[in-house]
Amino acid sequence: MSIEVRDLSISLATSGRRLVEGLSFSLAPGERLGIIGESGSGKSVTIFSLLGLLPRGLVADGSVEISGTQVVGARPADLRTLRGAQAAIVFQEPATALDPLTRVGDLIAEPLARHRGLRGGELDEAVRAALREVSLPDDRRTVRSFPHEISGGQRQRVAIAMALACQPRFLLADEPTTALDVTVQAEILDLIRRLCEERGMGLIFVSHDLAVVAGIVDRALVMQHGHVVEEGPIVDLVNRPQHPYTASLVASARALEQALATGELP
Ligand SMILES: Nc1ncnc2c1ncn2[C@@H]1O[C@H](COP(=O)(O)OP(=O)(O)OP(=O)(O)O)[C@@H](O)[C@H]1O
Repeated sequence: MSIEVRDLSISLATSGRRLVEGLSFSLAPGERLGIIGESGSGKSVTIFSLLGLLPRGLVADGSVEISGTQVVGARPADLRTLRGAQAAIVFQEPATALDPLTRVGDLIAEPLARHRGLRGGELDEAVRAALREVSLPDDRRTVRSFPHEISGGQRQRVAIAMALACQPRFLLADEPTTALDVTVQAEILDLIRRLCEERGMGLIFVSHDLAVVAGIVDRALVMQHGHVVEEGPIVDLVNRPQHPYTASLVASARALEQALATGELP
């Protein structure tokens, strides 16, 4: 029951240009892995490829096994079984993941009905429990709201509730806090951390922000131009970076921290 990635490459179908090359890692149940790198380093396409969600025009090669199922080249029906139940994904901008014309209660009800076969009163109770689990009010007002009627942080909570509805073993989070303001970011990080601990759920957390990743994962991969340049326990990466690119990420995170502490921001 793990995620095993071996020699994964992602290329443009037309030109064959490689966006990600030779990526290998494994993730055991309950482990929390970060993927750090600047914009364009290939973090998002990597996470999409893990669930067979690459946009048209991009192709994956190599091997991605989630709990024993091969994702690369899998049939759409097999991928549907895998998504939600084995691994679920939360995106950067919750608004794009939530259908704007569907009320919050119905958004959360959909995966619960589809995967767990719940109906009627049982389904209503499961929706309320899912809202409570992500610390949203389980009242009629929340259930009947449309996504645009709630805040960005609340939308991300709804997206997390949907992702967790089928009790996945792994949560894949692609910059889930980048679009939120700082206080809300911290709340969503706390929520993800708590849910992983309570459920023993594995996590892959993608971010360009080393400080954010350091607060939530045990281990990280550092990506630059589609390659992993360094990997290891997060404490080692922060305290003893080996690669110059990792060192530059640590230095800029420390500089920002210091500027915030001394109030020396422009
Ligand atoms: N659908 C696509 N078609 C063509 N190129 C793409 C596509 N999606 C991503 N790319 C390219 O692949 C590379 C990696 O992009 P990716 O979005 O994975 O980077 P990232 O590290 O997640 O950056 P960001 O933090 O900005 O999302 C970039 O050069 C990007 O332009």
